Amino acid sequence: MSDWVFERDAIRAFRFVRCGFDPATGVARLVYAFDDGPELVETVTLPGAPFALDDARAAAAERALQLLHLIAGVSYYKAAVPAEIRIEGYAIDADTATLLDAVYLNGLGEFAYRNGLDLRGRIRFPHLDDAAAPAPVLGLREHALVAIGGGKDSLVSIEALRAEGVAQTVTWIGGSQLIAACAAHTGLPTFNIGRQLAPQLFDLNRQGAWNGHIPVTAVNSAIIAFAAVVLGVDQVVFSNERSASYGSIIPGTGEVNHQWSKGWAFESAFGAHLQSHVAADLQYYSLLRPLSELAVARQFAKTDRYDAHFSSCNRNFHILGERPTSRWCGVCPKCHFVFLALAPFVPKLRLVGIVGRNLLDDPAQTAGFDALLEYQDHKPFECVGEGRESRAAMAALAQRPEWREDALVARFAREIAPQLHADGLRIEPLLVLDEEQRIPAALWERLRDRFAA
Ligand SMILES: CC(=O)N[C@H]1[C@@H](OP(=O)(O)OP(=O)(O)OC[C@H]2O[C@@H](n3ccc(=O)[nH]c3=O)[C@H](O)[C@@H]2O)O[C@H](CO)[C@@H](O)[C@@H]1O[C@H](C)C(=O)N[C@@H](C)C(=O)N[C@@H](CCC(=O)O)C(=O)O
Ligand SMILES: Nc1ncnc2c1ncn2[C@@H]1O[C@H](COP(=O)(O)OP(=O)(O)OP(=O)(O)O)[C@@H](O)[C@H]1O
Repeated sequence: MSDWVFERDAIRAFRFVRCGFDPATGVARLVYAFDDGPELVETVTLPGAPFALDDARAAAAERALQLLHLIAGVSYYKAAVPAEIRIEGYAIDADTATLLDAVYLNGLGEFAYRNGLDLRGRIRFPHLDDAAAPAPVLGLREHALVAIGGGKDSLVSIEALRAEGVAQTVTWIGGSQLIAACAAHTGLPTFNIGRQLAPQLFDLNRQGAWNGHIPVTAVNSAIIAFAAVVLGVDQVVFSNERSASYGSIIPGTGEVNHQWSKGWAFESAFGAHLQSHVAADLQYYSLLRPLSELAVARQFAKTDRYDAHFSSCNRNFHILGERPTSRWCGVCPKCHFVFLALAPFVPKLRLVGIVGRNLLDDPAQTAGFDALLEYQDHKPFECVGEGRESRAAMAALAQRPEWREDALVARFAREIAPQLHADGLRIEPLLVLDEEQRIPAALWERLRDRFAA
C-alpha cells in the first residue's frame, strides 16, 4: 500500500475519485481514496459483454453507475468516517445528496452503535443547488431482474412471478456456490454479476479501521439497477418483507435496524430516485413488501422444490474465511428464526430434514430463542422477524401436539406466555397483507389472492 500510512483518526476526507464502465468488457471500476492515500478500486463485472448501448441508454448507464459509485462507497467510508466527503469528476444535486445522507446514516446505524460513534450531523454529501433534469423514459423491455440470495424469500418471489407469467432472469452478485445451485434449480435464465471489493480494505481492517455492518442490500440494489439499464430491462425485483422495516429496540439508544436497506424507507426513496434521476421507466420494488416474515414462511411452505438447496444461514456468505460444512449452522439467529417461522407451516419431519435437527428441542439454544422473543434481551442484529412474530409462532406451536413437548416450546408455554396478553400471540393478524408497497399495480392485483392464502 505504498508508503502511505493509514492513521484512522487523522484522516480528513473520503474521496469519490471516479467511476467508469467499459461496455466492451462489462467491467465497472469504482474508485475511492482517503486524503492523498492510494486508490481503492472496487470492480463490478457484468457477464455477456460486449454491450451495445445507444446514446440515451449510455447516458442512463452513466447516471446509474454514479449512483452505484456513491452507494458502494459506504464500505470504504466506514473505515475512517472522516468529517469531509468529496465527490470528484461529477457533481450531484440536493435530492441525490439527501438520499445518500440517509443511506449512510441509517445504513451505518448498527455500525455506529456497536462502535460507540455518533454519525448524526457528520455525514453531509456535497451538492449543487440546481436540481438535475428529470430522467427520460428509455423504452426499456418488459423483463424482471430478480435478486436471488439463496434463502427462502427470493425463492418465494421467483415462484410467484413464474406463476404470474412474468418474464424474469434470476440475478445474483458474487461467487456463492449455494446461490448458484438455487438459481440453477429454478430452471430460469440466470445472470451472475461479479463484485470484488478493493483488496486494500482488508489491509485497512488489519490496521485498525473502523469496521462493522454496512447496508449491503443498498449496494446490491444499486448494482442490479445499473445492470438493468445496461441490459435494457425495466424491473429490478427484491424480496424484502415488511418485517425488515423494524429494527432492534436498544434501551437508552432507540431503534437500530440491521436490515435498514431492506426496509420500506430505503425501498421507497431508492425506487423513486431511480425513476427521477436514472430512467423514468425503471421500476425497483420488493415483491414481498406486503408480507410479514411469517406470511413469507407460509408461502415458502407451499413447495418443497428447494428444500435440498436453499439456506437462510448467513454464515454461508462470508467473503473471507471458511464456509460452514453444513448449509445450516443451527446456532445463529437466522437459523433459529427461520426454523421457528417455518414450524407453524411446514410439517415437522420436513423441517427437521431441511435444517438437520430440531432446534426447538435443544435447551442449549434457549438464549438465542429468548432474544428472538425479545425476552430479557433485544432482537438480534440479524435478518430476523419482529419479536411479536416469534412470540406468535411459539404460541401456535404450544398448541400443536407434535411440537408442544419440545424443550423450548414447553418452556415458552410455562414461563413466558403467562406474562403476555393472549391477543398479542395470535398469528392471523400478522398474516394480513400490507398495502404499503411499490409493486406494479396490475401485478399486485393478480398476486394479492395468492399471498392472502
Ligand atoms: C456474511 C456476513 O454476514 N458478513 C457480515 C460479517 O462480515 P465478516 O467480516 O464476518 O465477513 P465478510 O462478509 O466476508 O466481510 C469481510 C469484510 O468486508 C466488509 N464488507 C463486506 C461486504 C461489503 O459489501 N462491504 C464491506 O465493507 C465487512 O464489513 C468485513 O469487514 O460482519 C460484518 C460486520 O458486521 C457485516 O457487514 C457482514 O455483512 C455482509 C456485508 C453481508 O453481506 N451480510 C448479509 C448476509 C446481511 O447481513 N444482510 C442483511 C441485509 C442488511 C441490509 O440492510 O442490507 C440481512 O440479511 O439482514
Ligand atoms: N448475493 C446476492 N445477490 C443478489 N441479491 C441478493 C444477494 N444476497 C441477498 N440478496 C437479496 O437481498 C434481499 C435480502 O436478502 P435475504 O437474505 O433476506 O433474502 P433471501 O436470501 O432470499 O432469504 P432469507 O431471508 O431466507 O435468507 C433478497 O431480495 C435477496 O434476493
